[in-house]
Amino acid sequence: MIELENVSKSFTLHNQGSAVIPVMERVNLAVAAGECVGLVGASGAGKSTLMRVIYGNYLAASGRVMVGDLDVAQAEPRQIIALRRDTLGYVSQFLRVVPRVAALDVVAEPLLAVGTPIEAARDKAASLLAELNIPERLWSLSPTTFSGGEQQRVNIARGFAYDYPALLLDEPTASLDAKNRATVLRLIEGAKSRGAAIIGIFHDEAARDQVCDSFIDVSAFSPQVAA
Ligand SMILES: Nc1ncnc2c1ncn2[C@@H]1O[C@H](COP(=O)(O)OP(=O)(O)OP(=O)(O)O)[C@@H](O)[C@H]1O
Repeated sequence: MIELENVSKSFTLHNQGSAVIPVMERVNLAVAAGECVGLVGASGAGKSTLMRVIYGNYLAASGRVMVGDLDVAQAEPRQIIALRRDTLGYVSQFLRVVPRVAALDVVAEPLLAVGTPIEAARDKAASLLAELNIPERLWSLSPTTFSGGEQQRVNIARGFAYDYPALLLDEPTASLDAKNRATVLRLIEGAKSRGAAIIGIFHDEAARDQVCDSFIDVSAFSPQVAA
């Protein structure tokens, strides 16, 4: 479902004399439906960068970044938008909060985007918010004023509202209490068993061992090692 072939990424620092900083070279990885692969490696190794390359936020310098039958490295913006709507979900560490949109609608939005009727979308959103222990009195409020942990749980609910065939999870259990952490791990297991291909970054080793089927050490692709 997700397949990277010889992917390289470097950053060009335009404000520093166009210095080119290579981050990773010749990344190869494959994630099948129903499988969860954990990205590991030292801080700064490029785990988040690799995720952003797959999501199409950063452009790969070379190589193929296949998600389903789309090569993200070659795709046009409209294809990336369709991919993010229909195929590839991304739970980042922080919720990008839109002022004045109620938490319930923030969570329901990915379902509405694929044509789910509004009542069904809101029902699913409500059940996820309840499962993640967001008090019902908050559902009609914008998450702008929510605590960090509440915002993270709204973000997770949003990421799991629609059954994406592929999911990127960046630290989905960071700063959650034991009960919510268990819920998130259950959601991940559920997504795997319905066939989602998942790539995750987990600093929480116990969580990582529970849900990941294999690991990729991103440090192995750093240019110094590969050279
Ligand atoms: N937008 C950017 N411009 C320039 N350099 C960047 C950019 N984003 C990341 N980098 C560099 O790429 C390298 C990899 O960063 P990245 O955030 O992917 O590491 P990470 O493995 O996710 O680290 P951590 O575990 O600390 O979150 C770092 O050296 C970082 O400074």
